[in-house]
Amino acid sequence: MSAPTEKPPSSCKVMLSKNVANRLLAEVHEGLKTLEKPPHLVGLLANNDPAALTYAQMTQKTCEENGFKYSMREVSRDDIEEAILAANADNNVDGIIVYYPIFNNRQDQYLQQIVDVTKDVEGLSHRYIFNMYQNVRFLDGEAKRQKSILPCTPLANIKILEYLNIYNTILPYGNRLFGHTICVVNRSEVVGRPLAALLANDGACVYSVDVTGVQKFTRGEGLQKKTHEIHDLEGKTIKDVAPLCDVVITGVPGENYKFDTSLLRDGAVCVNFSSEKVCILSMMSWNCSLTILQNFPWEVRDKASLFVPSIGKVTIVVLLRNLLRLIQNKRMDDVKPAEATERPGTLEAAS
Ligand SMILES: NC(=O)C1=CN([C@@H]2O[C@H](COP(=O)(O)OP(=O)(O)OC[C@H]3O[C@@H](n4cnc5c(N)ncnc54)[C@H](O)[C@@H]3O)[C@@H](O)[C@H]2O)C=CC1
Ligand SMILES: Nc1nc(=O)c2c([nH]1)NC[C@@H]1CN(c3ccc(C(=O)N[C@@H](CCC(=O)O)C(=O)O)cc3)C=[N+]21
Repeated sequence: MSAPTEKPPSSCKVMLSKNVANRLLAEVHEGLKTLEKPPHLVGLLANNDPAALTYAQMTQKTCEENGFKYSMREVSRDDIEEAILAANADNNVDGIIVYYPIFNNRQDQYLQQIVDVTKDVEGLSHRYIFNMYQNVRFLDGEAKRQKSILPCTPLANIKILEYLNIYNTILPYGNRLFGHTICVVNRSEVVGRPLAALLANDGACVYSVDVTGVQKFTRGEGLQKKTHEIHDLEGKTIKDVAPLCDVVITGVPGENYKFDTSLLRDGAVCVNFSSEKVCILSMMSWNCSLTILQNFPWEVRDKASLFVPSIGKVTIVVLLRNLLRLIQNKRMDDVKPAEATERPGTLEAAS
């Protein structure tokens, strides 16, 4: 009589984002020590999106637990423009986050551009977006003291890959993903496209997949280009590119999408940033239990080496880190004129 065949234990390590969040928080606490007063973040909520409210409440909680001041201002769509201008002008406000979508059309882009660039914690201002796509990392040129601001969710994905040692620290800064092939399933303007660009700028070969098709983002053979180039891969689908990738990152909204794990390379690293809360009714009691679903089915554990099921906690800490960076950048701007007057001649040279 043969013993019942038992499935061998999974070799996949599931990594929860709180580990990465805690490491980044330690860095944030160091930065806080150098400030005289708690940084003040204002969250402007002008939609009825439950996801935005949850995100705002989670941000508020993280702020309050970590020595930041957070004010949620709920306004109507008609008043959002004035609310942004008021926060821009208020010296007691260090950072502003506006929750989108509000109008879900070009008016949202207009609103993104009127947030004061020195208070833009999400990096949505034209100058920051330009720097990101052009692979310009600093605001002050060769001085390299003032880092440009990167969008929070794309940067959170990068911080996860750094934590997982996908970034090779033996290589120089800026080339540390050289040799990796990464699939990003989502090409929205707020997350997927900036993420593909950032990963390619760091040296990866990136396949960006969305409902319309596949694009390849790279700095060319041997990383010869300074910034990434994009090529449309006509006729290709996720089935052609996913098996080539050692990292797969997904962010498809909705509860119905599931990544086909038969496409995964054995031992790939999988990260999901889509977050969908679903109410599941229990047939017996009609009680509602909340379940958080994501893009990978349970079987991902049979093939992946590492799996990160959600990244929300990291996104919020990255937001706080961006806020500190804005304050540091402003401080350096404020001391510049004084330094210049101490050394006669530099003022003319600089202007
Ligand atoms: N955890 C976090 O920090 C954050 C999470 N999110 C979550 O990420 C998800 C995506 O958000 P957005 O990018 O703003 O959404 P979006 O709706 O703007 O973009 C969705 C993207 O997925 C692509 N897509 C949809 N179905 C697909 C399919 N079957 N195959 C391949 N691609 C497909 C679309 O073409 C599009 O590029 C949402 O679930 C959102 O809640 C968003 C922001 C922050
Ligand atoms: N200007 C702007 N920037 C945003 O980044 C933005 C926005 N507007 N509008 C709303 C969406 C939604 N969003 C989420 C972020 C984190 C989680 C999140 O933390 N989710 C948890 C799971 C859910 C939970 O535990 O409650 C996780 O990933 O661990 C969810 C949703 C950001 N958004």
